[in-house]
Amino acid sequence: MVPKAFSATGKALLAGGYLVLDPKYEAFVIALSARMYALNNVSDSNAGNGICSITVDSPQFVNGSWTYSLDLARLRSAGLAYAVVEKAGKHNPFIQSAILVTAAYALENGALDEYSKGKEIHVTIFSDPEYHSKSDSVRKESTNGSKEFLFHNKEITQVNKTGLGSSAGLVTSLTASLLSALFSDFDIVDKSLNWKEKVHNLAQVSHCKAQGKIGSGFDVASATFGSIIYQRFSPQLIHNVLDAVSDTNAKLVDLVDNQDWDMKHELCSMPPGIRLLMGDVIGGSETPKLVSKVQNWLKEKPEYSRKVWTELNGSNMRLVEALRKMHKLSETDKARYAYLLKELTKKNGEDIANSSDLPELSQIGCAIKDVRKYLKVMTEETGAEIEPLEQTTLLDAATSIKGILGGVVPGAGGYDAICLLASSEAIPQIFQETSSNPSFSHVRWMHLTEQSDGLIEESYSDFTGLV
Ligand SMILES: Nc1ncnc2c1ncn2[C@@H]1O[C@H](COP(=O)(O)OP(=O)(O)O)[C@@H](O)[C@H]1O
Ligand SMILES: C[C@@](O)(CCOP(=O)(O)OP(=O)(O)O)CC(=O)O
Repeated sequence: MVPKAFSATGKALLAGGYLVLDPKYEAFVIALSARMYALNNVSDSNAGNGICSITVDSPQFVNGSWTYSLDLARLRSAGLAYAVVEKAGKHNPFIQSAILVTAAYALENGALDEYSKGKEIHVTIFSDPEYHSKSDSVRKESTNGSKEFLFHNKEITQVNKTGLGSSAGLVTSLTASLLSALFSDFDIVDKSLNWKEKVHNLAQVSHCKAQGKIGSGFDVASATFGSIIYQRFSPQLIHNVLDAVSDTNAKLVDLVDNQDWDMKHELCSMPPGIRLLMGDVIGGSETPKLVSKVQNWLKEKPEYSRKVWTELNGSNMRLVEALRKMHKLSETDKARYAYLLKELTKKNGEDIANSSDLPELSQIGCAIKDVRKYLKVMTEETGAEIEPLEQTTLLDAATSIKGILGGVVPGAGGYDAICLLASSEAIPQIFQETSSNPSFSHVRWMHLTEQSDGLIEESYSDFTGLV
């Protein structure tokens, strides 16, 4: 087998936090250039007959190696309820469930037979620097200089995360890497073979199994499909995914291959010349607590909360529509588009929202203002710190800088990040201005660009010197 490398993207949920948990609403998720890589290799093994051995190495972290020996007879009889054990008793729930779910799928499809007769799959994981805090780490680059990673002197669970969705990227790239080692026809470019959908479906089941619950799945969808308008799968399917976690292998295959997931993942990207600027804010808050506060509010005030959500959803959709219109204009009227981009570098978000002579831009600015207005209502109503005062002050300060259209708290909100829409041309001037502005002293701009594709195949030779 020729070794292969796959990568999946990190994410920022620009619009649709919380609402996306309900299949009624759509969300806009941007795939980011922080990628998680999974390189595969197959070697001879001394494992006994009927045992399939899979090792995953994550060399950027101390103790980053996990080996699982799968007893195929037990996996066949118990399905996903089979408890696969790591050789040294080490835990990595995301790696473990991606291996179990993918192996169960392969076993049912007859793709594991060869591996029970003395072959071992080896996967090496790498993650781009922006996923984790940089403290106490050493940089190393590949021989050709095209890849550069941070090597930490701590275990993966001890390194601070930046909130880009490392587990979704890991599960998605690892699933692709394992499938590619197991199925000779694995191909994510030839759409007719549906492999990307299969990776997505398996990764959703694995992620859900590892977390012990099901989120909206927007992170796995974006890690696979890229920057998208996402609408989660139907409530019935949510139950099927939950069942699959402890079901037979045949049901897993049926769920992955035959059922209609009835979800939306429509490609949607930023208009050219407008960039998403992510700021990592020193601090942090836990998403699960915020989610449960919002759920309590939905129960306590069903009618009022629906009204707020209808308004918030309307604002989210106006933002998506305004960005789409700009995209279209960039193709149909290049002169007007260039003029708008020039104006954006000269004006701040507050002025733009009030500029009747720049309706294309002011629609974006006004939609962002409205999104924030309703997120603020949710913050006050639920007591969850979705857009807390500190973030309001920061976002207002950002909106008064030339070149910035506006910004929001991404995903579930909280204190940990801000997401701005800015003119690409104005970025150097924005960096300069914010570096001397005390309002931004605790903001670290992340070096990220938007990605249209999520899961892609990488060139294996780009990792020479690192594997
Ligand atoms: N590079 C990696 N190597 C090994 N495991 C990883 C890596 N990145 C993430 N993980 C797994 O994912 C977990 C983090 O997942 P989670 O807490 O959901 O954070 P996130 O919000 O970044 O997805 C880690 O504890 C580890 O189990
Ligand atoms: C509340 C949510 O709708 C969005 C959370 O988005 P974040 O990007 O904040 O999430 P984490 O990566 O889990 O920290 C929950 C969901 O959609 O699952």
